[in-house]
Amino acid sequence: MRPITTQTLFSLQFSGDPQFSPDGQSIVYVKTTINQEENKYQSQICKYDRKTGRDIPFTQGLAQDKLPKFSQDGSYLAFVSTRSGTPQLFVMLTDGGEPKQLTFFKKGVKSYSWMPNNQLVVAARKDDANEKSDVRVVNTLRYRGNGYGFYGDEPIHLWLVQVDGSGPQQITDGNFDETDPTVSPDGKKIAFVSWREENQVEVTPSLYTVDLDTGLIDLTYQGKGSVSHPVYSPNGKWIAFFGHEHGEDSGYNTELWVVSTGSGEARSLSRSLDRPVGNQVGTDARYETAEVSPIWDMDSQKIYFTATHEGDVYVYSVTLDEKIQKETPGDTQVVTSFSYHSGVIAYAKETPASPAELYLQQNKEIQQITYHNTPLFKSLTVSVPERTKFQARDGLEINGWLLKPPGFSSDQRYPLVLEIHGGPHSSYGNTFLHEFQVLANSGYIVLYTNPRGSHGYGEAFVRGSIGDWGGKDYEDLIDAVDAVARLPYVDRNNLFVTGGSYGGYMTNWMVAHTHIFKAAVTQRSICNLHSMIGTSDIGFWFNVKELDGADIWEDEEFILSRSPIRYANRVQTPVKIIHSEEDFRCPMEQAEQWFTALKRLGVETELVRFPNENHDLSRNGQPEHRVERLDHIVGWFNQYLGNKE
Ligand SMILES: CSCC[C@H](NC=O)C(=O)N[C@@H](CC(C)C)C(=O)N[C@@H](Cc1ccccc1)C(=O)O
Repeated sequence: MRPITTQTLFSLQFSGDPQFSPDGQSIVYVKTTINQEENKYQSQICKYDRKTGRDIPFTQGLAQDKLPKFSQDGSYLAFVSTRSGTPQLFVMLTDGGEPKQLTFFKKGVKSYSWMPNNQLVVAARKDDANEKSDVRVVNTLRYRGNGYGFYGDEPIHLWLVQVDGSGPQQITDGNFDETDPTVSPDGKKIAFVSWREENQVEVTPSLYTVDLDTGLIDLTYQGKGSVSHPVYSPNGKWIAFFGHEHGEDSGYNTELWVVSTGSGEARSLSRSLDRPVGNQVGTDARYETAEVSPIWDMDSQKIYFTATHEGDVYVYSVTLDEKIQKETPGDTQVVTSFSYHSGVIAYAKETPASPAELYLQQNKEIQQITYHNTPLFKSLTVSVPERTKFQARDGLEINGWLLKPPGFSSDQRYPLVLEIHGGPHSSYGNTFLHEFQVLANSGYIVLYTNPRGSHGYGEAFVRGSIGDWGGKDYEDLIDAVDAVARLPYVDRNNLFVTGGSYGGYMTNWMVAHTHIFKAAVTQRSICNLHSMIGTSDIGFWFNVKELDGADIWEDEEFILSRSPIRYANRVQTPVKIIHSEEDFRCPMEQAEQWFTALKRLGVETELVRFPNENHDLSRNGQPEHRVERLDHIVGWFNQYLGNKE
């Protein structure tokens, strides 16, 4: 058996986005691997035949092939591929053969949907007419996004494309993005998500429908918060979508909604679940190629969706009269994507011991159908986490996990690393975490928890950090460390801490408020909530919402009082700062401020700058950079391990 190391990353494989063929007999899915020599990811579409059990590669997989979708008559398979440079729409016969490129948008295709008559509707940004100079003239508040870069002058619109390659024909226009197209069963209407207003300070999109005969656009559902992933019911009477009614705010449960295409009446079907739809569980061992939309049963009475519950993600179903059922049994699972066909669910599932593999569920029987990681994992010392619960000082129950080194013995004492997740509205859970396995395999116990502010424990819990960053969220984490440090096998003189993004904010806050940690690594972090309002792509709305409305003109003092930079002169813990130079979410200036302050104050610190990387370095950065990042984390902790009191 071999330990899991930073280099293990190169051998991980990620499967997802299963799609049934219209006859239900085969399933196509996307498999992503890492090409170490070329330092890049490669995604390939594979096909699993349910009769023979054969699993074969269906596209080359030299670039990134993703979003496979069968035409409604099953004769074509469309997918998006970067094989010509940018993500463009391709189509091929389902019997095989050469794929044909259908779109040539400079900035590529965002999403698409089949129409009944073998046409497709595509959401794509028009080629920028004003790209004459490399000088950028900015007129809008939302002009850049982390991981995307600068949006340019042209918004995203909808286009019709034919399988024979003719088109594209533009069907919506105006100075706003229009995305997520869904086609009515008769092919006459397309519903889509858009924010058709000038105000860009708070964007609360709505659902619109364009009539393809007249070109007229109707407002179908006036959004009051978030609206996304609309899908027509097979009988055309409803559109299901994900949304909430709380403005632009990630600190609420997004729910499954339906709107009647006749009356316009809209209601949430999943409110009683009190859980957010979709997968809110983070990991560094996932390669996301698709977003999961609601899926209708053929009778138009039931909808399938995923939701996050206390660190697990299950498939659920809900009827139009709001009867909710958990469909995938057991616990310790994170369903990342799924497809449904006549009583059968195909789903991609992560567990604490493996990245995602595909499963089929029929009549309550579950069959694993891919084993891409199995040979590798049989030869590795994988540690399986134990679920734990803590009581915070005010009595609130906090969930967590302990990942112990392979070969753990309760007679020994182990150093402990506290890992803090970002968001704050995301979650840790029952998934495979490469960084944590590397630490456990290096001899550390890893403690990870879901303090208040985390998703998956109800809306009251997720709102527990609003207006209180560095308050009770900090106490929850300290209370968890306190409880674990009392265990006889934990070496309380060797406690370490790390986290990314909001987890990096909290790492900075911790070293400024306690001296219990031997060393810290702060990643993609925030130290100044005041300057971030103007420098992050989302700071102008996100920070204001998270601090419960506090803004720079009236509440400067409060904002700075919740910013670690104010307390930098209390820091004694050695801090390594890891940051990506193209991080538009938590901008590089945040790391620079923190580094400069700590250096001036004589604190042991080091700044590691990753060029050509954004906020998502740990999840989808260049593979070699990801390995280097992990080496820096383990190396920093090892350097301070044991030697100083
Ligand atoms: C675009 S709306 C959601 C913003 C999101 N917050 C979720 O609660 C977010 O980006 N938060 C940052 C911190 C903030 C900018 C100060 C963050 O902590 N991100 C985390 C978690 C995350 C991961 C993937 C997608 C969204 C959030 C991180 O980057 O690890």
